[in-house]
Amino acid sequence: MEAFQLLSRGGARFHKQRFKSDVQLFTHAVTKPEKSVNAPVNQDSTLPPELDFFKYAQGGRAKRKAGNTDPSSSSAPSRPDVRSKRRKTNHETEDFDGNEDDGDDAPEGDALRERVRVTAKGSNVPPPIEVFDDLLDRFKIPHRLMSNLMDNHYKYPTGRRDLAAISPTGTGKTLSYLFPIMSLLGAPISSLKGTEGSGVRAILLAPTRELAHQIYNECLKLAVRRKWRVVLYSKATASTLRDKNARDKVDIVISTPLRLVASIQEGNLDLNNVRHLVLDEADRLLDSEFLAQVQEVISACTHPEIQKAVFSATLPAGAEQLAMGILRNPIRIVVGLKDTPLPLISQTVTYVADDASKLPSLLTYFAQPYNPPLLIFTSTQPRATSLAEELTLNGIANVDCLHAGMTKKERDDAVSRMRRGESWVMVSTEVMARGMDFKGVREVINYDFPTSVQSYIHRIGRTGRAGRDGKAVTYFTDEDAPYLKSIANVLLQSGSSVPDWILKLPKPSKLKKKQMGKIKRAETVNAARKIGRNDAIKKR
Ligand SMILES: Nc1ncnc2c1ncn2[C@@H]1O[C@H](COP(=O)(O)OP(=O)(O)OP(=O)(O)O)[C@@H](O)[C@H]1O
Repeated sequence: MEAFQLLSRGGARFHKQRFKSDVQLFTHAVTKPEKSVNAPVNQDSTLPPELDFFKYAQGGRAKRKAGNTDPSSSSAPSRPDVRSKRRKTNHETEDFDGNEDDGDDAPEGDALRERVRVTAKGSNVPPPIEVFDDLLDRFKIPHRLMSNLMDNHYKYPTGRRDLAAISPTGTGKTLSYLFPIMSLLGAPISSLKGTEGSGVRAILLAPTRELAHQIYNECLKLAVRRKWRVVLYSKATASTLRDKNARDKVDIVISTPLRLVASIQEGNLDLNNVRHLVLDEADRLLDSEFLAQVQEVISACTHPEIQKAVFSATLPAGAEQLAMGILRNPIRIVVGLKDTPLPLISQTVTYVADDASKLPSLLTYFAQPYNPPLLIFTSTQPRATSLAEELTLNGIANVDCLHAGMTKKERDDAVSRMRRGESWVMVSTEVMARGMDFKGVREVINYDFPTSVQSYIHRIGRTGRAGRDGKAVTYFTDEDAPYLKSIANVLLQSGSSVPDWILKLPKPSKLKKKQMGKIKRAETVNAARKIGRNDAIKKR
């Protein structure tokens, strides 16, 4: 999973004379490793085919420089290549002779980035790495953290600069910030005896509770074997952390913005020791609904060495401008093409005339063999509930529903059922569109047309994750037709075919695009249904 590796390398090129002491540190790290890691370090440098996200994109539309048209050049590196890279790395570190590094690595780094379709911008962008061995050579990664990574079968790796990372859905952005943060924190605060100040050292922000919970679970996987104190911020944990003694033992807080802001305003949480701040799903967190809260969190993080990073699969120009205002001298990394889904997801659009015709179309679909689990997106909470009821009443098995109007317990239960594989069909709203990682989702159906191009990209990105294939179907009615062209462009960019007549449609104006999410739809998906709701609920 080279994308992770490319997001991983922090720090700038060294001026070896000026930073002699640092150079010695690195030399030491190479010649005398801290401790050997229990778990096997990745010996097999070949990228597994299922994690080669762009394997289907070899003939795609990504811009490629002349002279690199051989499709095989986008395949995984062969072992001899990696060996020579490793030798070079060792040679470089052995060669700390006081000469200024003239950037020998740059052409090789450029070639690697080009091969895996990553673009990086910013001053002194460090060269990418290919294998975990390189990571061990360059940084003192705590051996327990490395073992935890291996235990979770993360074979391929994912430093310190502000970062804007844009990488398609399902490519492992979570690990690409968790791992470096935990590595840089080094050890739980409880074992650092005051050397790292007191108070929370990392804040990870996500737009939904479900996503915050998922990030928390990922973080716990890396936290085993050490007494890391990772807190999923909630009413209950906020109350516990009113006590400063309890607060000072916390390493990492994962939260939605509002919950955190409430505690900051009450004076029950100080963030002046925060060294790492991540905005996951940054464009969502920087939109008008969250912006003021996020800004309040950022201004509470007053540590001079704070490292900030924004991550998302989409970063429209407005959000990117806001992000760049927040970040200091950032590196900007784009994996693949910005705002473009992975070619692993095969996308189609289906004409359904009007709203009333959608349900019969969906039931026809369910009359054929289908591949559960699948996710269906509707535009509103009542429509999600109503569609789940209709499907149940029509005999579809294991239908579930999740939206923000449900209680916390109901939502948690629905996510758990989905994770356990008990839900075959999950009907949901935008709340599930971003970040949620249910590995096995084979298909996404946009029952209601997405509210924006970004919403489309995130919704369909619930399938085709971690290198798996996926399928996305989008229903459109006459009312949705003016917005079809925007979605068609995304299909085209990511290699799905689009009928000619759609391509000939006029481009919607900016004003029209804004209206995309505002189409009024009936509260229920079957106006004829007056009875039977309770039966449906009972059946579920
Ligand atoms: N190095 C790795 N090797 C194998 N699997 C990985 C690796 N890193 C992450 N994954 C898996 O890939 C899946 C997707 O990861 P993640 O949820 O972080 O994607 P994402 O890029 O944040 O997607 P989204 O944009 O939808 O939030 C997860 O199931 C995760 O466990």
